[in-house]
Amino acid sequence: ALAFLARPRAARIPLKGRHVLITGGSSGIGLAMATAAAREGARVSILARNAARLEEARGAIRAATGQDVGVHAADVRDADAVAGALAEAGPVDVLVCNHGVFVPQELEKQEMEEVKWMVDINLMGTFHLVKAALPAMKERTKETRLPASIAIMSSQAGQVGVYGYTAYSASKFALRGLGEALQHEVIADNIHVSLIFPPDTETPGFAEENKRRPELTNIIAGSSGGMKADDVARKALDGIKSGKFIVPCNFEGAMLAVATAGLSPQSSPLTAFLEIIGAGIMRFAAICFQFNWFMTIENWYAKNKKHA
Ligand SMILES: NC(=O)C1=CN([C@@H]2O[C@H](COP(=O)(O)OP(=O)(O)OC[C@H]3O[C@@H](n4cnc5c(N)ncnc54)[C@H](OP(=O)(O)O)[C@@H]3O)[C@@H](O)[C@H]2O)C=CC1
Ligand SMILES: CCCCCCCCCCCCCCCC(=O)[C@@H](N)CO
Repeated sequence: ALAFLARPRAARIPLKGRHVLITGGSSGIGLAMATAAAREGARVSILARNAARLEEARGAIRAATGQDVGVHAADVRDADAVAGALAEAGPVDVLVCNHGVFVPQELEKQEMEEVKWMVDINLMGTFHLVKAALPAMKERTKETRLPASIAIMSSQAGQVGVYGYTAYSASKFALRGLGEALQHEVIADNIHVSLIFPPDTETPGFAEENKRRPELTNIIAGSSGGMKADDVARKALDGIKSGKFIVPCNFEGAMLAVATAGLSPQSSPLTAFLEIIGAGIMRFAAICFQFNWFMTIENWYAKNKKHA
């Protein structure tokens, strides 16, 4: 029955010879995805703000793969700049909205300016990209008759709220709403949406984040095992190629995907089956995890009051 019901229908989205545009492609997960996609024979374009870092990334990708990538300097907060960069890059087959910023802090202490900055880049930036890329993408799927993809980089903090991440989690949860609604709107054009949910990943951005991370954020995020950027990139690209809507990256991520399946699209009958069977068990696991987190928070506050 699930083989009949699962929607949208499973798709194979090839990368070889196709145009893959990756935002935040000059660093961390984006750079790892750009390198892996170039190695698979895709025509790769990367977009970020800093032109010098883009050139550096282009050199690193050329050294690793022998392939040249297109570079586009733009701030995703600037809709006109994004539209200009996409016009320059040409029609896209696989759009990877991976750019992102993250500064963890308790909301009470965090400046509203910093909250808005995260929402503007992580959420509004993705709107600008999709709006700019979609018309040419649709034309292109008509021409090539091949399925296309819009991939969005969320985070496990976009599946569960985490201490210190009010702004960041909000921006990443929001991408799921965008993605679910967008999938309805673009399926008629054979475009598949993928949401990627990595755990803590070793990247330059993560090294910066760690300088300011509250201890409780560290402890709770540590419930999910850390990963290397190359391994996240591999999971992300495999998920995109098989047209998966939800793309978990590690074992805890697979559990989170079942626990938070909700009403998301599911093209795999097997995964749908696991979600149905796992729902009750994973809800129980989730309650155990929350018990643990709340105990940790309680103890931490008790201890720190004593020292105050
Ligand atoms: N590392 C981690 O632990 C995890 C990361 N993620 C997500 O993965 C994505 C990549 O993270 P990671 O590789 O660690 O990040 P990095 O900080 O290493 O790289 C971020 C990239 O995004 C670009 N970028 C940032 N702001 C803008 C902007 N306004 N306009 C255009 N480009 C921008 C940066 O270039 P420039 O500054 O030059 O613009 C850079 O290329 C993010 O969305 C992040 O939220 C999810 C889970 C865990
Ligand atoms: C039901 C079963 C539950 C399974 C375990 C749940 C574990 C949840 C851990 C949440 C980790 C959040 C990391 C965010 C990383 C990130 O995005 C930042 N590094 C910024 O980039």
